[in-house]
This record gives sequence, structure tokens and C-alpha cells, in this order.
Amino acid sequence: MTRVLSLSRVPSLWRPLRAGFLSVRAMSLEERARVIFAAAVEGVQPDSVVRRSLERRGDELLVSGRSFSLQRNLHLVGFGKAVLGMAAEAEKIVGDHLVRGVVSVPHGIQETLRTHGKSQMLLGEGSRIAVMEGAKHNLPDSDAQRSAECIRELASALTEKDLLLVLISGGGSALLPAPAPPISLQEKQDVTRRLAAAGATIQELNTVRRSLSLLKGGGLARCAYPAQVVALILSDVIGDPLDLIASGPTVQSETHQEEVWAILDRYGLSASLPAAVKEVLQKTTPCSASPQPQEGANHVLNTIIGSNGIALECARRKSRELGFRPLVMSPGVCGDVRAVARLYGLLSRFACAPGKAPPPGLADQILQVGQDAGVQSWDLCRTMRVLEEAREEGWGATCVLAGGEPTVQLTGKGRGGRNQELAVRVGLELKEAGLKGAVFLSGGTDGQDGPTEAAGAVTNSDLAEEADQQGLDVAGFLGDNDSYTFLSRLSSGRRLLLPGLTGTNVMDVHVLLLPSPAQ
Ligand SMILES: Nc1ncnc2c1ncn2[C@@H]1O[C@H](COP(=O)(O)OP(=O)(O)OP(=O)(O)O)[C@@H](O)[C@H]1O
Ligand SMILES: O=C(O)[C@H](O)CO
Repeated sequence: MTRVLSLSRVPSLWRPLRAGFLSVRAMSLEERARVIFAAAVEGVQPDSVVRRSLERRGDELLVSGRSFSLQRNLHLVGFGKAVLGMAAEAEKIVGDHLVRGVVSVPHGIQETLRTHGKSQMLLGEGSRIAVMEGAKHNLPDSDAQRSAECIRELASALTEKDLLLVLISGGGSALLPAPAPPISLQEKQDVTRRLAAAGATIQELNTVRRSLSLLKGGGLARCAYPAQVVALILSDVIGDPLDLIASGPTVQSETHQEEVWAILDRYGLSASLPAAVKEVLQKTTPCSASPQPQEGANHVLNTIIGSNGIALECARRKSRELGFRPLVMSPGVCGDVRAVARLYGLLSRFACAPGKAPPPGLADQILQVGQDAGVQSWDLCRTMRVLEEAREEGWGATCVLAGGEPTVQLTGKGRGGRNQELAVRVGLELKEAGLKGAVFLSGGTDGQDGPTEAAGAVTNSDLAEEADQQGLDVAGFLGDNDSYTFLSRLSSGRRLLLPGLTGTNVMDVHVLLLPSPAQ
């Protein structure tokens, strides 16, 4: 049974919430988890992040505390899955000074946004920004290469009087392919595909991509020099590393030959590389070389305007409004979904187990499993401390928030995604721990989890029993990576999270709602 939050035990800090609490009380924990997820996504919508980062004062543009003069000298380029909405908003703010723009966006995105009722993310008629679609299935193709060429031409023609606004979001690497000659697009595509299939991380993949490209790894900023470059970046990589998001086209970074070869060796690609790739790699800087002077580095301002951390902060505020004690554990959850599910199961036991103190040995187990789930030990210790305080002080309920990008080892042939699989696995963990009342949500902020129409799911400890009653073998579905089919059939799909395409992407958000421990 869902435990109702008890306001009488909540300290004075929470009293102002009392007024709005009646309607909140009418909401189930599951509904509240969904509202918290929606707030996370809302906080990183392309239009709102651009609005927050660009301030207009007459003919002056302020970004990250720096001022840029606007004199009909503004040019705009963009590449990534979320840049159409970012461009539409930027044009509203600085369109009167915009000379020309080009954005490279995923194949079919304009049609998809239109059919999802997201026309505010489309460019208006008479826009000075050309929209070029490409990179079908998130792979660099000749359409994306043409877009990259247009972007390169635009940037190369700029002078020191010009200001180039660069909009960057996840998916940008595939949408800006500019293979360094003599590498062909096909050869570059091949290397990328083989690395990804062998299990290379996005960090490894983009380190290699940077070394094979004219525009990645600061190449775009070099083309634009001596113009001033301002890049607004919506991060989809854990830790928000500027040089790796979309392979860092505006970030002056030096990739050393040895580093790239080590990655190619690790995944068994070194021996079978095309001659053109070897030729280009030979020209990259060896570790022993002294650092190259970076022409125009101080003409570039790179700023993160949206990230998983920002989404979690918005979720934190919303969960507080809904009466929870909020706790942001980490925006860096990664590793196999099994380890991540185990971690949430253990944390739930830690928070909810009856008695004055958590069972002995549990904290050590959390620290151990937490490592496999990519959560730093200080974040785990901080999380456990807050959960213990909640236990001691008798707080009503806690909302643990985290984000990142766990992985699933695909061994089956079913349909699913990492968020749905994680949610199902956490549901089973909660059942095993006998924790009634806790609720878990996992959702992809882009609204699409794997090749399914769902973003994720909301589960609790009743999941297994519900499945049993409906003749659904949850273990069998999990074994076949068939979480979407399972969740669609279970109670007519009521546990699925179906926000539709959101137009943004800052990885995944996890919401764990924990009732107060039984004393
Ligand atoms: N049947 C499945 N069950 C579980 N996970 C799956 C399944 N099929 C694909 N996946 C996982 O889905 C992920 C790809 O889906 P998705 O397009 O949502 O990824 P993404 O990393 O969010 O992409 P992007 O960051 O470019 O938006 C991969 O991690 C893959 O392992
Ligand atoms: O485009 C890319 O390289 C990935 O989405 C990471 O930013």
C-alpha cells in the first residue's frame, strides 16, 4: 500500500508547502514520480536553455557574463538532435542581427516535431537559417557531409568583425562529418561503426573521431578564426566534457597519436585500418611533441547551457514542491543496468528497513555496487548520510534523484531500452527486499528509450505479482531484452512512460521515491 506523507512530522521548513499539499496528497507516488520527471525534461528544453543563456541589452549580447557587440554581424551554425529548437529560440532573441545560418539536424526531425505538436521548435517562415537534414539512423551520411561542408564554408568566410553562434547538442558528431583528406566518408563511417560495435565508449569513439576530422576537435573554431565564436552546448555526455560532446568542434584540444592508437588496438582495429586513416593518424601530434600554439583559442567561448545536472536540479525543486525531502545522488550513473538496479535496491533497503539503524554490512555493499554503477564513493556516503538523517529525524518521504547512461548487454532479440529494463529490474529488487511503497522511475530525457515509443517506465514492488496474475513471465522477457513488450502487455501498458519526443537530450533521469522508514 502507498504510504501517505505525514505533514505533522515535517519540520517548519516544509510548512509553506501545506497550502498546495491537499492536491498533492491526492496524487499517487507514481503520479508524483511522473511529474518530477516532466519537470526535469522541462528544465532542459532547447528553447528555455537558450533563453536562459542569451541576454539581449540593445545591441549587446551577454553570454556567461561576457559581452558581444551586435552589428548585423551575427552568423549561426548548429548540429545535433536538439539544435532546431535551440535555433528557433536564438532567432527570436537575436534574429534582427542575423546574417545567415545553417543547422544540420537528424533526418525526418521537422516532420516528427510537427506531428508531435512541437511546432515551436521549428523555424518560422522567412527564417535566415537553412535547415539541412541528414545522418539517417544516427550515422554520418552524404547528406550530413553536405551540411558539414555548408557549415565549413560559412565559418571560413567570416572576418574579425563577425560573431559566430554555434549551437551544439548530442548527435552532433554524426551530423558534422568532415573526414580529413584523403579519408573518404565511407572509411570514416566504417571505423566509427566497427568501434561502436566492439563496445567502445563515447569518450573513446569521439577521441578517435576528433583525430580523423577537419571540423571536430576545435576544427570549426579554427575555420571561423578571426571571428569571435560563442558555442552554446547541451551536454549528453557524463561529466559534461567540452572536448567530447559532439567531438568538440569548438574546443581546442590536442589528441595524441598514441592515445588514438591505444583505442584502436584495444578494439582490434589497428591492423585492418584503411591506408588513408593510417596516413592521417601519422600526421597527428605524438605525445613527445611540445604543445602547438592554439590560434584563436581566446576567440572562443564554450558554455554548457543544459545538462543532466541541470535537469536533476529542476527535478529536485519539483520534488520539494511535492513534499519530498530531495536528494541528488549523481548525474554520472553508468555501468550495467543490473548493477544499477542492485544499487537502487540496496539504497531502498538502507532507507526503509525497519528499526533504528540500517542492517549491518549494507553500507559496505552499497559502496561496492555503487562503484560498478559509476557513482563516486563520496556521493554514496553523502546519500547514505541523508537517508540516515531522514530515518533519525522522521522525515515524511525522500526523493533520490540521479541521472546518466547505464548500459544493457544485448543478448536477446526482444524490444526494449535501458530505462525500461532498469525500471523492471528495480521493481524486482524492491519485491525481493519486501519494500512496499517505494516507487522507481527511469526515463530517457529525449522521450525515446532504445528503438521503442516509450521513454521508460515507473515500477514498484508489486510488479512481479501483477505480472504473475496476468500470466506474464517477467524473467523470460528480461532474458530476451524484451522489456517494452512486457511493459506494453502488463496492465495495458499503464507503467510505461510515454511523453513522446521531447526535442531535447541530456541522457536519462532516475527518480526513487522512498516512504519514511517504519520505526
Ligand atoms: N531490446 C533492448 N533492450 C534494452 N536496451 C536496448 C534494447 N535495444 C537497444 N537497447 C539500448 O538502447 C540504446 C540505444 O537507444 P537510444 O537511441 O535511446 O540511445 P541513446 O544513447 O539515448 O541515443 P542518443 O544519446 O543518441 O539519443 C543502447 O544503449 C542499446 O543498448
Ligand atoms: O554526438 C556525439 O558525439 C554524442 O551524442 C556525444 O555528444
